[in-house]
Amino acid sequence: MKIPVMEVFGPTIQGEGMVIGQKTMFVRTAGCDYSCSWCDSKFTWDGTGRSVSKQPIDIIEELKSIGGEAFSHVTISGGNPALHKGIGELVDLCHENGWKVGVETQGSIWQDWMPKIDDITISPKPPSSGMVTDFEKLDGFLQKLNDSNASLKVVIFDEEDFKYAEDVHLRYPGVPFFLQTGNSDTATTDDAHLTATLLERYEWLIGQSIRSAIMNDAKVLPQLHALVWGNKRGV
Ligand SMILES: C[S@@+](CC[C@H](N)C(=O)[O-])C[C@H]1O[C@@H](n2cnc3c(N)ncnc32)[C@H](O)[C@@H]1O
Ligand SMILES: Nc1nc2[nH]cc(C(=O)O)c2c(=O)[nH]1
Ligand code: SF4
Ligand SMILES: [Mg+2]
Repeated sequence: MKIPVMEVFGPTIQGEGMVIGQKTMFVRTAGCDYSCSWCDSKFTWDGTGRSVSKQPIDIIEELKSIGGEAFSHVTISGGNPALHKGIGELVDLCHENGWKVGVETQGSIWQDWMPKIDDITISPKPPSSGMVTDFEKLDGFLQKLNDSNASLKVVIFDEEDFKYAEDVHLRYPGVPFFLQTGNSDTATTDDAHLTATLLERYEWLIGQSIRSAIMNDAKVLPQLHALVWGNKRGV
C-alpha cells in the first residue's frame, strides 16, 4: 500500500524526546489531521510542499541509497504518519533489514502497526497550538500501547501549556514524560539569534519544571537539531 512521502533524509541525529541523540534516517509523510498554529512542518499539510506516493519497498531502497550502511534506525514523522495504513508494511521491511523504527505522532488516530514500533512518541498538543485534545481517545491510545516502548512529549510555549502538561503527566503517571521547548520563529534564518532565543526558552522551561512537584520525573529537553542547524530542512 502506497504512502505519500514528503522527504527522506539522514543520517542525522534524533533531536527530540525519548531517543534524543540516536543516529537515524527520517521518512516524513504528507498530510495532517491537525493544524497547529506553530507547526514547524507546515509544508506537510498547507499545500506549499509536494509529496510523492511511494511503495514501502521503494522507500526502503531510497533509505539504502541515501544512508548507505551508516544507519540502523529509521524515524517516521510527518505530518501525522498515523493517517497511513501502509506504514505497517514499511515497518516490517525496516525490521527485516535489522533497523529499529521510531514514530512521531500526536495521538489522534490509531493504527494497528503502532505496537510494533521500537520507540513511539505521542505528542498531545497544548492550548497554544489551537488544537483540543480528546482525552478519552488518548486514554484508549495509551492503553493499547501499554506493553510498547512509548513516551509522551509536550511542547511548551507558555504557562498555560505547562499547566496542560502537568495535567497530561498526572493522567498517565506510568508513561515516560518529556517537556520540549517550543520554537516560535520557525521561519528565521538568523541561527545565532534563534539559538539564543531557544536557549533562553529552554532555561525558562527548566525553571518551570524545577518549581513543579508534579514534574519530578519529567525530562526537560530542547529541540537539539534546532540548536545545531536552526530551521534548516532535511536535518
Ligand atoms: C512536526 S511534528 C510531526 C509528528 C506529529 N504530527 C506530532 O505533532 O507529533 C514532530 C514534533 O515536532 C513538534 N513540533 C512541531 N512544531 C514545533 C515547534 N514550533 N517547536 C517545537 N516543537 C515543535 C511536535 O509537537 C512533534 O512532537
Ligand atoms: N534531527 C531531527 N530530529 C527530529 N525529531 C523530530 C523531528 C520531526 O520533525 O518530527 C525531527 C527532525 O526533523 N529532525
Ligand atoms: S500535529 Fe504535528 S504535523 Fe500536525 S500540525 Fe501539529 S505539529 Fe504539525
Ligand atoms: Mg521537526
